[in-house]
Amino acid sequence: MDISQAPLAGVFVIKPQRFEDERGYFSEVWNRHRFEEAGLSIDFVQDNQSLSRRSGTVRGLHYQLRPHAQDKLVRVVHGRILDVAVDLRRDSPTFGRWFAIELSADNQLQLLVPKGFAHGFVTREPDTQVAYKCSHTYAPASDRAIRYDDPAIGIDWGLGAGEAILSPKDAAAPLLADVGELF
Ligand SMILES: Cc1cn([C@H]2C[C@H](O)[C@@H](COP(=O)(O)OP(=O)(O)O[C@H]3O[C@H](C)C(=O)[C@H](O)[C@H]3O)O2)c(=O)[nH]c1=O
Repeated sequence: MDISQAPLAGVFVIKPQRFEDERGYFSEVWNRHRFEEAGLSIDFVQDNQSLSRRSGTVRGLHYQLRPHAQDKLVRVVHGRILDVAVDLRRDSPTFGRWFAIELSADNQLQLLVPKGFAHGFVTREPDTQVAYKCSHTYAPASDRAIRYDDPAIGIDWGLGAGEAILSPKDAAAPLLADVGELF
């Protein structure tokens, strides 16, 4: 399992080892000891999985307020996404900066999105299933969203105007400048 720092401090890209044979493959998709060897001691307490039937589905940008903030370890079980992390730590030198990477069932890559970051993705294939571990359980009263297409953040989702398939919550999300509670 290879764990490497992304350009945004605190964000990591993980590539598990895949053992192929005539039956198919075996892969450890998470290993606490390997994470601890890389200096990442995270106590994951909840596993999530979502299915997005159409390509161009955007889920995000989401985060939970402290003390319910979540580290997330994201991977794609089927299909392909552009996965995005946005630094929401007001005291961070990279506040408002984003990092995006394509995760797919084929490339096996994973993204570690730490507390203090918003997370979102856009699907690049139909029937894309995303699985991710969270270091805090769901806290609906602390669940927050920011507009995925906020020009002040400027994420390149690879979508034309109006192409994104959004939940009503995400369609109504505020701009970063209008959000009071961050980290
Ligand atoms: C997140 C969550 C949701 N739910 C319920 C609440 C709603 O009734 C339903 C759908 O929730 P939502 O529309 O917020 O799901 P997504 O739009 O996929 O949200 C996720 O998308 C982005 C990519 C994230 O990083 C977050 O983990 C999460 O916010 O599941 C739960 O019961 N537990 C949970 O942990």
